[in-house]
Amino acid sequence: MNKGLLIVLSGPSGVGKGTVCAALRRRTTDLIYSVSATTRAPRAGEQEGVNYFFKSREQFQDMIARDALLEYAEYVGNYYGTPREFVEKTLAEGKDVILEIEVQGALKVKEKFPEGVFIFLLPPSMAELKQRIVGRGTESQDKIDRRLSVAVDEMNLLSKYDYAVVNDEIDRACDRILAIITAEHCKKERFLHELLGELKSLTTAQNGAER
Ligand SMILES: Nc1nc2c(ncn2[C@@H]2O[C@H](COP(=O)(O)OP(=O)(O)O)[C@@H](O)[C@H]2O)c(=O)[nH]1
Ligand SMILES: Nc1ncnc2c1ncn2[C@@H]1O[C@H](COP(=O)(O)OP(=O)(O)O)[C@@H](O)[C@H]1O
Repeated sequence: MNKGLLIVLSGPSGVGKGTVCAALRRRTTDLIYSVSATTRAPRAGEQEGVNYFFKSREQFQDMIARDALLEYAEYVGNYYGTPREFVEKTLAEGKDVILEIEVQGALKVKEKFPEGVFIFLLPPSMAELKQRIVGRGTESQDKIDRRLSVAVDEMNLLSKYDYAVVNDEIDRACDRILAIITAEHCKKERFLHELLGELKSLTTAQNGAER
């Protein structure tokens, strides 16, 4: 069975990764969302195992020690990481997996899975990015400032990604991401087809030489 595609959706805090991911999950059941572990406190309405697996720092460090995380990063004072087993098992079942993670973690995933599809979500403008972080109302002024200053560094990593998608409107951003995934599937299938064709001509040439 062919392995599924690993899709990594990344970009600065407040750009709309969580919102776009939730909309993608409503639009298709073909994309399996990887639930991350974090030491951050749950926000109102967030559920254990749905939004995150909420961990203490000790529990998180134990996951690191057991190599239970595909990648992890410290972001604005908290740990965030991707549980390894779920991702590997789901990809092996031929299903596509989407990770919604910040940029340091995404670059670590790229080292391990260079064949992954790396998508950077961009805001329509930096003023709109600030507006979204402030408007979400989940952070104190100090955290908003830290997230915005991290966002500037994060934007500089755009060139390391395969694709950039502007999140102007949620539905349009989803359309763009789904189009990328469809195109990547076509590429992968065509590539396999070419490999099989090459193998066939090699075996024919070899058989001819042995005769
Ligand atoms: N490296 C890494 N980053 C993650 C993971 N899960 C979530 N993040 C990122 O951590 C950052 C902070 O997440 P969160 O506190 O939920 O805030 P929000 O996504 O900005 O609403 C965001 O950029 C997330 O995409 C993960 O497993 N690994
Ligand atoms: N396309 C969009 N247009 C307007 N507001 C958006 C859009 N996408 C997300 N938002 C809003 O921006 C804020 C940050 O989105 P969120 O998904 O939490 O970002 P991230 O996960 O990247 O930190 C939320 O209040 C969300 O409702």
